[in-house]
Amino acid sequence: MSGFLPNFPPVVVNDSTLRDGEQSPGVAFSFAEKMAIAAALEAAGVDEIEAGTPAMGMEDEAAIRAMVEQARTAQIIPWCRATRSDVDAAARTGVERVHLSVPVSDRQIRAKFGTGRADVLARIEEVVGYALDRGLRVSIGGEDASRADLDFLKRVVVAIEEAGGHRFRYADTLGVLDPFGTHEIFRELARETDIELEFHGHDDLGLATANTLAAVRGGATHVSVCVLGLGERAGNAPLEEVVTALGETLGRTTRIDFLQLARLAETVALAAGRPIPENKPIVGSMVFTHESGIHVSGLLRDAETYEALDPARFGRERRIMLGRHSGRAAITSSLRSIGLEADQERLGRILADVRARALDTKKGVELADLALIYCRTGMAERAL
Ligand SMILES: CC(=O)SCCNC(=O)CCNC(=O)[C@H](O)C(C)(C)COP(=O)(O)OP(=O)(O)OC[C@H]1O[C@@H](n2cnc3c(N)ncnc32)[C@H](O)[C@@H]1OP(=O)(O)O
Ligand SMILES: O=C(O)CCC(=O)C(=O)O
Repeated sequence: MSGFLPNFPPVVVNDSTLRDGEQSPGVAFSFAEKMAIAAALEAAGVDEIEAGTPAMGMEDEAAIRAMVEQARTAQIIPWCRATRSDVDAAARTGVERVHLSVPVSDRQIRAKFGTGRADVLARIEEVVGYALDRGLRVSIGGEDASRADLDFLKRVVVAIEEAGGHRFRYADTLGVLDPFGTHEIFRELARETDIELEFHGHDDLGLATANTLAAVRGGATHVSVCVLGLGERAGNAPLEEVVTALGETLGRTTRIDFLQLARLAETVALAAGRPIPENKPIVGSMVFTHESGIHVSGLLRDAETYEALDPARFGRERRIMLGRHSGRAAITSSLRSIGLEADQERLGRILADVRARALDTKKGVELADLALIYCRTGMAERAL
């Protein structure tokens, strides 16, 4: 599915950290945290901030209103059910745009509304009209679209367009799609309509990022993401992965400032009470750190031997960690970084000690420890 798509406009990033992200079990943002996250999202160049659910009450309305006042470049968009009362709550916040969600799979339509497909089409016409009359631009989300009948979805996008809505968000609510299917679905939907198409992917099968890329390759113009992949259950497609992979695999741009991603991730992790996993792509503390001897030996000659992403692009630095998989090149380079040299025979003993220490502590060996090991091997040499 990969292949560059040159000369396309930037993909529009809609971040849902403050809505689906906060729906992660146990996550709750205070007013101040919401404002800090919104500011960090805007500083990172996020185009659209899905700011919350006004129907949750006055506090949520107040936070969304404050974000509308704070925002300079990002669009603040509240998430609503397809009801007049939710549209009214959204309108009270002073937003210019609103996102209205309707279930589109037969299972969800039946369970939530006790009705069928015709009712969904009628609701779209009615509620889009109601929101337009209040001066709002309207996007429609198809909840559980990935378990809906594709022919019915085509009727949904036509109904949105005819009602005056400007976007359809396809939600893989349960995270059941694969990239091949996603690509085909978006090609079909894009043939059907001229309105904007957005993809909202969940990560239950670990495919949310891949599916988001496939949707863009198939014709999606907008991506719905959450910082660090926060979101219901296994979460959503992570913003930092999606925006980086869009460029790396499809040659597509966004307006995201990569240098801001680390700060954004830290702000969200702190507020969510969920530490950033060390190996989290792009923002994890260890993702630009190398230990294995063969890798380090290659990297020291040419960084691109084992580095697909230049850490400097993200304001990060490459790090060589000494450990159980180190080789002589890594030891030599680390010794030199602290002004020390060793001949081959001594290097062999230092390497053995480094490996033993890593196994003992189950950690990388720091330069201070390397200096001690160096001294010890020197004393052993003199004693011989
Ligand atoms: C896949 C997703 O992420 S969907 C978004 C999920 N987000 C949330 O749930 C936000 C947090 N939720 C809340 O605070 C509350 O659920 C509220 C304020 C939205 C509603 O609370 P309550 O009025 O107590 O309703 P409750 O939560 O029990 O049930 C949800 C109601 O919304 C209805 N509903 C669900 N989706 C939709 C929709 N897209 N359009 C219209 N109605 C809907 C349900 O059928 C149910 O209706 P009922 O009360 O007539 O049975
Ligand atoms: O309809 C939408 O906006 C999507 C809602 C959602 O979060 C989901 O279905 O996973």
